[in-house]
Amino acid sequence: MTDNTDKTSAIMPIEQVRVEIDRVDNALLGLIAERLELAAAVRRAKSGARVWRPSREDSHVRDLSGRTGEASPTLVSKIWAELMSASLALQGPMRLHIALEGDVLDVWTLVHDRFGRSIPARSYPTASAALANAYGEDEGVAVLPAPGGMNSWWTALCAGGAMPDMHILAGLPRVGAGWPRAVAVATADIASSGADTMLIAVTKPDAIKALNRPYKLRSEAGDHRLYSVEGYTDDISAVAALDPQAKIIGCLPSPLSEI
Ligand SMILES: O=C(O)C(=O)C[C@]1(C(=O)O)C=C[C@@H](O)C=C1
Repeated sequence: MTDNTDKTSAIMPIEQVRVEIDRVDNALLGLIAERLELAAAVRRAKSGARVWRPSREDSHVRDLSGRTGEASPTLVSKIWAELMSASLALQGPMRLHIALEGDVLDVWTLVHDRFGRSIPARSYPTASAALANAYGEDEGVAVLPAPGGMNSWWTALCAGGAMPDMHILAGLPRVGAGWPRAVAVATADIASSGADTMLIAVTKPDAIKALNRPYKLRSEAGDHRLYSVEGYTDDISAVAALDPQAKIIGCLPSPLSEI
C-alpha cells in the first residue's frame, strides 16, 4: 500500500529519510531494469533498420521535461541521455566519431550530456576524418562543430557531395537557447521531433525565399549556402523549382529551454 503522507514537510530523523531514499532507489532500479529489457524488443521491432532515432529521443525528452516538477530540463536531459545510451549500446554497434575543438573536458561534457557514456567513441583532428569514419560504419554518428564560420564539412551532404545520404540530425547541447555548438550527423532518416528547424542547402541564394518561411543564413562555402528554416517540412519543391541543387541536409530538434 502506498503511504501518501508528505514526508518532506515534517522533520524526519536521518535514518528514516535514508529508509525512504532506499525505497525510492529500489523502485528506480526495478524500473531501469524493466526499461533495459525493452531494448531487445525495440531492436527486434526495428528489424535491421538504423538503431539511432534522434527525433524520437528529442521529442521524448522534450515531453518529459515539460511534465517535470522538481527536476530541471538539464537534469531530465542528462538522465535520459544515459538511459537511451544504455539502450542503444544493447541494441547495436553504434559508435560516435567526434571532431570538436576546445578544452577536452568541455568537449566530453558536451558529448556525454547528449549521448551518455555507454556508446563507444573515437576522436579525430578534423571534421572530414570524423565524417568519413562515421560514413564508413552502418551505425556511425559524427559529432562535428555546428555549420558556421570557416567550416565547410557540411558541403559533403549537399547535392553532388560525397555523402548525400548523411544528414544533420541533432544539436548539442540539447538544453539552451540559440544555434548549437555542435551537431550530430548520420545516415538515419530525417524525421520531425514535433518542434524543429530545417537545414536547407542551396546554390541560388534567392531560391530559399520561395518557401515563405522565416530563414537565416548559417554558413557559406563556395557556391553553397546553408539556411536554417523554422518549422518542419519535407517539401522544398518550390525552392527546387528555382534551384535544382537545393536539398534538405538536416533537421535540428528545437533545444529545450532551461527554467
Ligand atoms: O524508440 C526507439 O527507437 C528506441 O530505440 C528506444 C530509445 C530509448 O531508449 O528511449 C533508444 C534509442 C533511440 O535512439 C530512441 C529511443
